[in-house]
Amino acid sequence: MSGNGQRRWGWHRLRTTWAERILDGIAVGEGDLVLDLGSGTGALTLPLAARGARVIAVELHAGRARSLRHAVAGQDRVQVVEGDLLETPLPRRPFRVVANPPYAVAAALVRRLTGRDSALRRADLVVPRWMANRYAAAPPRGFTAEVGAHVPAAAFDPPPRADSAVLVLRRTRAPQRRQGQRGRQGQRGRRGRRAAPMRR
Ligand SMILES: C[S@@+](CC[C@H](N)C(=O)[O-])C[C@H]1O[C@@H](n2cnc3c(N)ncnc32)[C@H](O)[C@@H]1O
Repeated sequence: MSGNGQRRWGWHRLRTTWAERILDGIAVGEGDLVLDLGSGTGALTLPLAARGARVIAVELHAGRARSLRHAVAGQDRVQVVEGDLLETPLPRRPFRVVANPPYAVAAALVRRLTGRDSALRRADLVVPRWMANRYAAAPPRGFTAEVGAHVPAAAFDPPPRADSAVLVLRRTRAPQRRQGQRGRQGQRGRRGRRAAPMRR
């Protein structure tokens, strides 16, 4: 489990219209392998699947994972994993991420996704606007970073204090060969700079 044990389960769900609007802007293709990390009850997972993506949804909250599993019952292109997005093994083959993750672990998530062992091709992450600006000014090594769609506080229920934006990360060079990924991944993702505390 990530964090210090004092987990707070409050959340800011994306409103359906905003989830659709974000997806309209990022061209997810039929058959793309897409991870929705911190999927909640599926604000992004469900429209991603409806657009033909193969989705792996990762959610730590047991009730939300159960609810999403129920919502996608019978859809074989969606897999729901109840687990920690900083520890669940990443796919070995190239993948995309489309997610509205918890802001408290967004920086750690970016480090993990752009780390040596990751086969991430592209990520579209809803993050605080200031954070998207910061990555755009200094992209992670091997990636470009740009600020995509503006996502106002009103796009969420309940609305957070500050506006958000879609951070778009695109790989600029081929991923490194991955060996023995499973055992080491959680540790690797946690090394490096300490995440600045972030709250919505
Ligand atoms: C901001 S909410 C977004 C939910 C959904 N994606 C949406 O847009 O409505 C973040 C979600 O991440 C989940 N979460 C928090 N910490 C997590 C972790 N370490 N691993 C996986 N999910 C986590 C929360 O339970 C919550 O459902």
